[in-house]
Amino acid sequence: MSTSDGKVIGGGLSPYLLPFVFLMVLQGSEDRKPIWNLLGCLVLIVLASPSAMALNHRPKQVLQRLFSGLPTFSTSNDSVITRLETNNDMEEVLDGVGGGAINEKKREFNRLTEDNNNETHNETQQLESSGSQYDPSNRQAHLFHALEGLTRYPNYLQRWQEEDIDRLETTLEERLTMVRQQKQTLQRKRTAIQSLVQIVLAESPNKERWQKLLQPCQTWQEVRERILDPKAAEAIFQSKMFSSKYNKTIPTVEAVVKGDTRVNLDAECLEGLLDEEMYDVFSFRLLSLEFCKDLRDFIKELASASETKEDLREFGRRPFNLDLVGLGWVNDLLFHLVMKPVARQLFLQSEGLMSDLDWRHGYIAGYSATPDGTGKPRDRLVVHTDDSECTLNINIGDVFEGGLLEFRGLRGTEEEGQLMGTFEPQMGLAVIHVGRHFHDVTKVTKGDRFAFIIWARSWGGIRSEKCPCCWLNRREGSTCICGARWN
Ligand SMILES: O=C(O)CCC(=O)C(=O)O
Ligand SMILES: [Fe+2]
Repeated sequence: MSTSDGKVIGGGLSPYLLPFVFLMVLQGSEDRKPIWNLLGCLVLIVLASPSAMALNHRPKQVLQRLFSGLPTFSTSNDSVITRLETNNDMEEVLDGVGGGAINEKKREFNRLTEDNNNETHNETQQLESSGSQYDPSNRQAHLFHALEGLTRYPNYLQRWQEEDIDRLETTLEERLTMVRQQKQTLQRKRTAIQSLVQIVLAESPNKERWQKLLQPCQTWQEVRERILDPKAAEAIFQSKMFSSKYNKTIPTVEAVVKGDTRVNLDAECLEGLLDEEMYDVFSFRLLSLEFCKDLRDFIKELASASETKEDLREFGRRPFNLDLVGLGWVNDLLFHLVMKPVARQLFLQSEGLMSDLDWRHGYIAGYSATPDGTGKPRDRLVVHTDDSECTLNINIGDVFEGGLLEFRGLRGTEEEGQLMGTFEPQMGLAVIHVGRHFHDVTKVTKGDRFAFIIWARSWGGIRSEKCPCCWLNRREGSTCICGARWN
């Protein structure tokens, strides 16, 4: 038995009772003098006191240690009763456990309140005063929890403490401010970049070349001649979908670029095109050398033009978002015509994409042995996974040494982090890999290196099923709430 503050009552009283029981027995024997009886009692009281004190004031840890030597028993009433019946000697001790071991939370609380040690006392105060540790601003899981709850239950917040609702509200407001600020900055940049492109188009000695580059292809003939490597063109246009022998209504370029028509490429045709470089990394010839050079030179010119504009200097030092410079149509063409059908063949099952890729982000990343800030801001890229389900990486030159692509296993697998192979980029050659395949670019030791990258996601598929907190490369330890696999 125990009081609400954890003092053991049953265990403490019985040692005091013992002398009186003894006294009563002695009273019963008539050949003793009452004075001796009394003296005997006093001696027994003195002897029994220390053990009574010890039981009464013994900290609960000691009791706990005592019990740790006993066979464990579950909290079900049956097993407690069995123990009480089979071990009468332990009755008082078991009584002591009743309030603690069976209710672990209470035991912990009692231990803290009993202890006069300052440190523990502070801890107790903290425990009592801090209350809920709901922290949506720092814990993504807490924020997602609320977002999920709000859409699931009509009166979800009814069960919440007021201060937790305030924390949630503040965090959502902070995030909304971030969205608005980034949207505003992006809009400002977009307008500035558009005017930069106009200036380059008006003043550059290469203006006709750039005007042509920005003009979307109208026909498949143009796509074949302007954009594609002959090997890629062969695989695409020999597929039944693009062959008039099998298909009477070949889709227009516009319909494909807009995503109005789903492209299917024949497995036999892709087999002739694709090489498996290493586990889950495939290479294939994709872009014509001419198109690679156009893309690269255009970006280089924009980068150096941006250096003269204060608000655009940062633009020239980061990967170039092709949507912002008027080349979104190239992203769309490669995404719908190549990336989706190839990814469907290669990764649909292994990655559980379930449905097609439906989102893309295309950019040019520049590197140099002598980084200069104009489109070539670095000489290497650290090990990372991409913000994508699937990545298409096409080297677009220049002449360089070093700058190898290393692959280091898929996030969430046993091979994670292990070097699986090295790929040597070549102009016009593409690699396609899943976004969660760890990779890096080794140091460029000579010349400049440019890569045209498209990241693609499946919002309609896997991303509608899985937690998004794992987008982060630098997530805290391995604390993601949905496991290590998702990037
Ligand atoms: O430059 C490359 O080849 C790789 C770039 C890359 O991995 C990235 O931008 O995520
Ligand atoms: Fe990457």
